[in-house]
Amino acid sequence: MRNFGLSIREKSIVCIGFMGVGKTTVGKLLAQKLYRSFVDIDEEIEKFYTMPIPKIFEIHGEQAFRAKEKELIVKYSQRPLNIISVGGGAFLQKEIQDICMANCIVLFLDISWESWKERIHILADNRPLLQGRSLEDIEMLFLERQRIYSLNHSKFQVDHFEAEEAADYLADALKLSWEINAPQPK
Ligand SMILES: Nc1ncnc2c1ncn2[C@@H]1O[C@H](COP(=O)(O)OP(=O)(O)OP(=O)(O)O)[C@@H](O)[C@H]1O
Ligand SMILES: O=C(O)C1=C[C@@H](O)[C@@H](O)[C@H](O)C1
Ligand SMILES: [Mg+2]
Repeated sequence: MRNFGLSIREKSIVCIGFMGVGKTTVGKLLAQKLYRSFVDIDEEIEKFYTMPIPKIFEIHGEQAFRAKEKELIVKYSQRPLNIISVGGGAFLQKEIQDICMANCIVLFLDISWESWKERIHILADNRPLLQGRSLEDIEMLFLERQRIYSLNHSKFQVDHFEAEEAADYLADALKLSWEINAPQPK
């Protein structure tokens, strides 16, 4: 599907950022506030394989997971008016970066390591890349990943916001930018 000619307010918004930053939680709320459909790529992959992500990694391997992740993002990123939360590792693939940057508004949800550490106990069970790693290793991964997320159209620091507050702020900021960029009547 080609989407040449989509205006900025029609483009889908892609939420990127480290696992656990809140892409799913905030993305879902943002979709409600903007009356858009919400797509969570991790959830779509789980539906396809009919099993949770750690099992997919265990049975099919990370490569198969990444291939399905790319296929789904290529499909959804070309559709208008969605809020799409992608997995924390999606931007490791250049093709995904390119297609999202070209077709969507890429929104980087950022968090400091200090704040992220507070969430680790609620994350580890369903994130295979956190399992069996020391806190130092995870911090290294966190810092490495900052580089891939630096490719974005807009960044929001979530540290001091509850999910609902973050979604409110983002919805207002997006609406304002759409108004500013709207074509003026002649
Ligand atoms: N702003 C926030 N403040 C506090 N807790 C939050 C916030 N946003 C999300 N959370 C909590 O952090 C956990 C992880 O959030 P979520 O699943 O949305 O992250 P994610 O970025 O989608 O992770 P992944 O990349 O692994 O899919 C959830 O338990 C969620 O309730
Ligand atoms: O950061 C990552 O590489 C991942 C993040 C999650 O969203 C899932 O996509 C999966 O656990 C891999
Ligand atoms: Mg998620």
